[in-house]
Amino acid sequence: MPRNPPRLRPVSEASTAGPRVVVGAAILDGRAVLAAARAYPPELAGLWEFPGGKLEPGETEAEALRRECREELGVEIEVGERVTGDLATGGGRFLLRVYYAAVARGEPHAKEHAELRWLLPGELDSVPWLPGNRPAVDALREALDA
Ligand SMILES: Nc1nc2c([nH]c(=O)n2[C@H]2C[C@H](O)[C@@H](COP(=O)(O)OP(=O)(O)OP(=O)(O)O)O2)c(=O)[nH]1
Repeated sequence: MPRNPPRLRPVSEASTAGPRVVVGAAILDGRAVLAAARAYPPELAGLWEFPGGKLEPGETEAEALRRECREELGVEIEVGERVTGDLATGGGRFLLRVYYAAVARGEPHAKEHAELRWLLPGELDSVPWLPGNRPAVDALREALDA
């Protein structure tokens, strides 16, 4: 052991951590997908997304999705396959991972969103999605139209 081991310097989170993983649930009921309008922050309010949020430390992606859907919608969900690969969003701050899901118990209510809507494949473009969601929305439409 050196007598004066180099001290580990605190480094700011921004310089070490890569983009944070955000998970989104594309909840299907038949061919309809549940879309949710954000209520906050002001710059995202009125834009539509998949229910979900940031992964917490130690949580799996499925656990995060189940927790977020409990908090945001008041439902228990089952999580399926990924809809698309990683999507960069939030100006590179986030990696969005969207999973197919289904309600296992309960009825979705907008506990934190401004509004919820079930959209059929042909209605997916009827709402303004968060810009980073575009590839996932396109992939969903293709899969549901097939
Ligand atoms: N939940 C969700 N967030 C998305 C989607 N698309 C997208 O670009 N985002 C962005 C918006 C936010 O900047 C970020 C996720 O933040 P969030 O506010 O939903 O996360 P959270 O529930 O953990 O929120 P908080 O506790 O940090 O407030 O990812 C999406 O489809 N669903």
